Amino acid sequence: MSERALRDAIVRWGKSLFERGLTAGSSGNLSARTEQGFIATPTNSCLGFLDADRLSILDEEGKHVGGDPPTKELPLHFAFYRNRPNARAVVHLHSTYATALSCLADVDPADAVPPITPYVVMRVGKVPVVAYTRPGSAEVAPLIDAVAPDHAAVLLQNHGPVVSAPSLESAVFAMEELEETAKLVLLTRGMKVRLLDAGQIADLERNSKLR
Ligand SMILES: O=C(CO)COP(=O)(O)O
Ligand SMILES: [Zn+2]
Repeated sequence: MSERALRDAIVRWGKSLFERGLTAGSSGNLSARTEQGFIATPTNSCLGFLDADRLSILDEEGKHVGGDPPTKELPLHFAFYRNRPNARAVVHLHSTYATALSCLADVDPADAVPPITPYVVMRVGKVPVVAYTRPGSAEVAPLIDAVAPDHAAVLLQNHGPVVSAPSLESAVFAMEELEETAKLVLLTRGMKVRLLDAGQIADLERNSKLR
């Protein structure tokens, strides 16, 4: 995808996510890999009103080389790119249900999203909870380094979800799946829920073409 097309895609997806209430105010940020480096949403920008010509441009080393000052969550985004060679986009939101899950004291920090439907297994996989750090703090980087080689998505404790994927579109789709699953998990909390069993999960993982 050309840099121009990627800029336009970031604006379109940002608007779509914001208008559907998936992140509020100036919360959340998007980034994507380009041939020369990265494009990211500017800090304190509203995802619903991005300007394609003012998006932040970073070189391969993450140095700000154009556009408005970048999201303060670059250490978070770059930790995914560093650990996942196939990652070409990172999406971070404060979506309500995934964030609610990130606040619960009794979720399994190694596996916060139970496999209740096939699509969360296919698109998202196991989601660990990463210990709380201040938004924008570089202290998140070693925590992501510890989990990102094996996980494309995480919940930042008491903060919100982060998803990486091989394209911006697939990162957004995975984020939407994560949010919808978190909603189902919370809707069915306290009920007797039938999870997918190990055989069903292995079958989904084997049939990676479904992804
Ligand atoms: O979600 C956010 C912080 O975690 C938003 O930060 P930015 O406005 O710097 O992108
Ligand atoms: Zn945030």
